[in-house]
Amino acid sequence: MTVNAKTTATGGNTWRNLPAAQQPEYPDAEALRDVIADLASYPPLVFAGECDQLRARLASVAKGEAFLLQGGDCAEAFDAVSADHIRNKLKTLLQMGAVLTYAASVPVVKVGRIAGQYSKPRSKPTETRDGVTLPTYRGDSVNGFDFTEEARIPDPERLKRMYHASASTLNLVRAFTTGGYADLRQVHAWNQDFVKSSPSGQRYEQLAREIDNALHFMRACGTDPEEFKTVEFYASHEALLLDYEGALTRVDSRTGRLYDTSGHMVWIGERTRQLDHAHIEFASQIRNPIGVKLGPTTTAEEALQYIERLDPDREPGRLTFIVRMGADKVRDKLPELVEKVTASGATVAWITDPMHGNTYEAASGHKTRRFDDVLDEVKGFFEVHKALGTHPGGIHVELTGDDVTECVGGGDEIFVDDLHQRYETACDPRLNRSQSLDLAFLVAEMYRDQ
Ligand SMILES: O=C[C@H](O)[C@H](O)COP(=O)(O)O
Ligand SMILES: C=C(OP(=O)(O)O)C(=O)O
Repeated sequence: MTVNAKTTATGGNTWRNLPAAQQPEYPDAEALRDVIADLASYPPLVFAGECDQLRARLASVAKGEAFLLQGGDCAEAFDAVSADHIRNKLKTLLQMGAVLTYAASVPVVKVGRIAGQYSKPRSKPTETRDGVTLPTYRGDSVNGFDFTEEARIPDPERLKRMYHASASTLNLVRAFTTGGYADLRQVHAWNQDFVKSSPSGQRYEQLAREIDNALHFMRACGTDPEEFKTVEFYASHEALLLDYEGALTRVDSRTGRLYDTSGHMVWIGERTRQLDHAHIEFASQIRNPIGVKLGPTTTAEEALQYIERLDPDREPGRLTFIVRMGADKVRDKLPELVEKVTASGATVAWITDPMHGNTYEAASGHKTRRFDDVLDEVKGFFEVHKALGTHPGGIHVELTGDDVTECVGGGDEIFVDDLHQRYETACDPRLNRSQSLDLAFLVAEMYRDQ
């Protein structure tokens, strides 16, 4: 892997002269240039070979031989880079993964929205409170969450903090997933706790018992594979800030190809997926597995163009469509996209993001989501694929391992009046630990029905 700023520049710069939506307006261009130069000299956060490995895993998802679980914070925050937060999030994802693996009877590819999810596209450039209007908060990588003029000024130094926060997070994630914490028996024991100790968990007693029996059976047969002791886990985030992503893009010395070494997988969001803009061009230049969010206005022709631009070699695993239509639209809008893409001969992975199309503002002013809408969108997604004979490849969820009160509903029900209790997200509402496990068990049941 070459970490030379000059080498990074060659071949991968075609996006630089194109319009890019949602970029911060830094007051000091020189300060930004200095930061980018520093970042370009920093070591890569991930290795190209790991990105290739994830692409191979996602190829299995695209072919219907694996399921993708992608989840984590809406917006990571610098002050949440702590062992507790990271461990709780990881623990939740591992628990979800164990349930889904058993029910789906296929490998579950585990990818966090983690170690880089610090930047947020926003609907409005400004926010007004009590007659005061300030630039909107765009994630810790851009400006501060506090509602003060000073905090809201975009500061390029934050890009370096993002790099360091991502590096520490990734370091701990690697330690947790390979150092014994992720042992399947341990993860299953946590699930048993959830089933025993929470009212919502009790509904899944049967499934948990089956998993337990399967583990006992394997142990009785003398099977204790190494694979049970560690977990393959990948990091992903939205490739939003092109200055940062460009600075972390490096030439892979093995192949001479460009990789964005800020994360294993990056995705292009709903607000930046314009075909003639910089984000899609940037994504077309790198070899990482790429996700593209598809909202309800996406046309089949656009979907085909994404394939043309991002997956010209029709390589399974290269492109994942992350569908976020909304529970009320997915059944109407998705079939045409899946039909036309399938008819084109491309093998993409289809996964559902049941969060972003289902946000609304509660009377208290909190942005929230109903657990039932989230579940209904997943159901709609599965129904569409079942009707078309295609593979519902996975789920992409905003979640946390903490007991927050941001989304309403779930087995351990959160009511609208509870929202204020632990509303901790810096941007969009996340499923809490219990709601996330609930969702995993319900998706597992859906998958079995499928
Ligand atoms: O996470 C997604 C977007 O950043 C978020 O939904 C935008 O939220 P906003 O409409 O409050 O700007
Ligand atoms: C901004 C996001 O989603 P979308 O682009 O789908 O709105 C996100 O996933 O953080």
